[in-house]
Amino acid sequence: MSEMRLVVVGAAGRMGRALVRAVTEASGARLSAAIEREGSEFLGKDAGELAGCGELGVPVTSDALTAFAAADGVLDFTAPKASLWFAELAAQARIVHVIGTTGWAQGEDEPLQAAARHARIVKSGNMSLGVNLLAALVKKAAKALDSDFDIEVLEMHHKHKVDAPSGTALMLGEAAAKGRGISLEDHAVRSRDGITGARNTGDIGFATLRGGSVIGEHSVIFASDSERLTLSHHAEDRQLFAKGAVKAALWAFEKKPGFYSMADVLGLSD
Ligand SMILES: NC(=O)C1=CN([C@@H]2O[C@H](COP(=O)(O)OP(=O)(O)OC[C@H]3O[C@@H](n4cnc5c(N)ncnc54)[C@H](OP(=O)(O)O)[C@@H]3O)[C@@H](O)[C@H]2O)C=CC1
Ligand SMILES: O=C(O)C1=N[C@H](C(=O)O)C[C@H](O)C1
Repeated sequence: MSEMRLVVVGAAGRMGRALVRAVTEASGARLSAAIEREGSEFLGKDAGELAGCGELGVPVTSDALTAFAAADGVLDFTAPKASLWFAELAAQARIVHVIGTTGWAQGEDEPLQAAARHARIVKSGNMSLGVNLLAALVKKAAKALDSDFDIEVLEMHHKHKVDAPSGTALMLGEAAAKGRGISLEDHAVRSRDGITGARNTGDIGFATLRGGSVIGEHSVIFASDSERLTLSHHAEDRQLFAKGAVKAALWAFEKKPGFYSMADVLGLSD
């Protein structure tokens, strides 16, 4: 099979630059285009120079339509509205769309299901092996430990992050809810402030910290009156997520149109 031609959208962002590096380092893939929005100060700049991996001869453009028509896949870590638009274009072009974007409002990502009739979509709040394994362990622990164990999810990220709780925290909360056989939507407590009243049995609480350059820290705490179990993941390098995204794209290249998760890519789905 020929090399997979990949477009990076949001190519000048923190993850966009990491993705450009990951594509250039991967075997079986090459960077075919780099996209930023109309009016971006980065248009015309070389994507490799921006990413710190030397000139690649791929200038940043805003013409996603043309880029997708000449590609096999797109790597997208941008913002929800942008990802919905890119999913429509990926469906038209019948290519792979790897979505790492987080910060989705309830139901906002539903149109992706329609796009997945034509595109091969892989979407995950976290593209690392460690976090996806952690989610499987959290589900198991939530099932094994009864409602005497209160579940709290704690996360910390860098000061530039715009969404909370993180996509990963919500994914871990979802895994815990599945383990308990309850709906996260009905039991999530996403923040606390003031006279909140005592904790309800069965709540799944979230706490968010922001500061400095922290790449991504997540802990799920199971707390009873007599013991406490904590399952944690610490991301040491943003490149981890970018490599996972390229792996997902190469995996989906062989698949039929559909909606997939990183757990599918990693063989962790039940
Ligand atoms: N799933 C995972 O494993 C991971 C997910 N993420 C998620 O990825 C997303 C991006 O994070 P990060 O890189 O730190 O954020 P950045 O703000 O650094 O990058 C986002 C980039 O997307 C661009 N962008 C936004 N809208 C458009 C558009 N319509 N067309 C083209 N480009 C657009 C932004 O441009 P502009 O500045 O002009 O808006 C920016 O360059 C977040 O949702 C984050 O949570 C991050 C790490 C891992
Ligand atoms: O914005 C980030 O940086 C990250 N976002 C993802 C999330 O919201 O969980 C994944 C990772 O933790 C880094």
